[in-house]
Amino acid sequence: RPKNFPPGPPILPVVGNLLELNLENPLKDFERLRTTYGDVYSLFIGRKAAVVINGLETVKEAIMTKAADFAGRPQDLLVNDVTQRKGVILADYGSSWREHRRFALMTLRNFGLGKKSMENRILDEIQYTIKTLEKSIGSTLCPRVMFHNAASNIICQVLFGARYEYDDQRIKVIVQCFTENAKIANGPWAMVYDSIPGVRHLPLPFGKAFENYKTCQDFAFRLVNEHKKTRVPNEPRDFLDCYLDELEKRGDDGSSFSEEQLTNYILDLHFAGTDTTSNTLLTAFLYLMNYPHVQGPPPQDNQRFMGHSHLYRVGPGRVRKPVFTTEKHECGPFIPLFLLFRLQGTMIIQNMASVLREEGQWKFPHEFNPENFLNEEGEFVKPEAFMPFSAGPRVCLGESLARMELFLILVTLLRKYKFIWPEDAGEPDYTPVYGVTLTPKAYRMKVQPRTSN
Ligand code: HEM
Repeated sequence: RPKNFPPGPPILPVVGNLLELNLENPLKDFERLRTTYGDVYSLFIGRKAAVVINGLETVKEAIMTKAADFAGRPQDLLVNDVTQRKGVILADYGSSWREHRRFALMTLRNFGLGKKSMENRILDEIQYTIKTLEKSIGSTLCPRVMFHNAASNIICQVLFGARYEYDDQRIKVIVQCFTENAKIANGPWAMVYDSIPGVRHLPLPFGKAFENYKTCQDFAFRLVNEHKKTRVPNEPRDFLDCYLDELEKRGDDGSSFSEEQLTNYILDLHFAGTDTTSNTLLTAFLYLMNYPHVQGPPPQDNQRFMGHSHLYRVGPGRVRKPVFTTEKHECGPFIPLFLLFRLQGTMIIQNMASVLREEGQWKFPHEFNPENFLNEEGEFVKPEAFMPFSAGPRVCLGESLARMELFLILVTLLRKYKFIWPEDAGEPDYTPVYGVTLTPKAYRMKVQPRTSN
């Protein structure tokens, strides 16, 4: 451990501190080490030095106060090789990342983010979710494919103007590749790949990540080629057309825009818009079924849902559609936990779990309890430590889309149905499966129409 380096456990030759960590899910170990070494400590992943930062104050200082120093991404990990260092999620802090991020934000805005058209698109997709739920009435349903495909369809429509039936084999394969890679990228074999360069060319399980990515790339290639054939320049139908217009406009100006970037970029956005929102919904329903009082009674006209009007506003007219508004509410009861890697010479592991469950920041840091978001008067307050989308220059680029989706899907479904934990399902297991995104273990749900609707 170099001089002036943060403290940490004794380092062993070759393995460094790997024996300190459960490689299947190191979150508990990060928490344990925090109690011994404080909010900032160092670890050696093999020979590689990493600094783990914990707690709201430290994380804020890094990603907001010292944003420019902490907005990079490591470039020597399995995920970089898999994605060929293209796209935006893993791009280092620099001009390519900046140009592509700006372009995505502008284009998403032009395609109706925060506007009515996006809201209607989401509400249309929810009708397919409702159809699937209706079919399950009287039996039980595993909601994973339904939520993954709903989230995938919403972002697919923005990206390349397509939606797929929930049993469509093409999209099933792509979503499966996304979910598998989200686990491999942070899994034990990725640690081996990252810390022992000598093994990178051996046929070991991390090879699956490359295979999966290739499958997704072929899918994206086909979409790009189809769009190139059918597009009308300067009359974009979707994100992909916008990028092709931009590419033409830029010509050979030496910018970072290229067709190769485009393929990987739409995969980045497709992945980022699918596994995240869907796992959040799966987590929300797992808890809601097991805390049925939080689902609330059937809402009547003018009645406050769950007693808290900020959770949704009822639209005017006879058909009471939930209306997304940014005025007062924030989506409430979900706690996705992320582990993020950044770089500043040394790899920085920003432990978001330590913020989202930090003692002293929450009324009930370890409980699923909407009271966490209410003040003494029962009014909504957003705790400062509620940062599931992170903060600073790398803050989630799809935050407003995600919040709109979560809000509309949760509210529409909760108003229409009661979700019940099946009697024969045993005790719920809340321990998530670890990865780039955390996924609840597979479960089944029972759906019952609410009588007043
Ligand atoms: C519940 C849903 C979601 C959650 C919890 C979530 C959370 C996050 C987090 C924590 C980051 C990393 C921020 C950082 O590095 O500090 C991130 C990045 C990102 N998210 Fe999301 N996200 C969600 C949905 C979406 C959606 C729907 C999109 C679709 C456009 C999206 C696109 C992205 C992109 C492109 C990045 C990389 C941004 C960059 O590196 O500059 N996310 N998200």
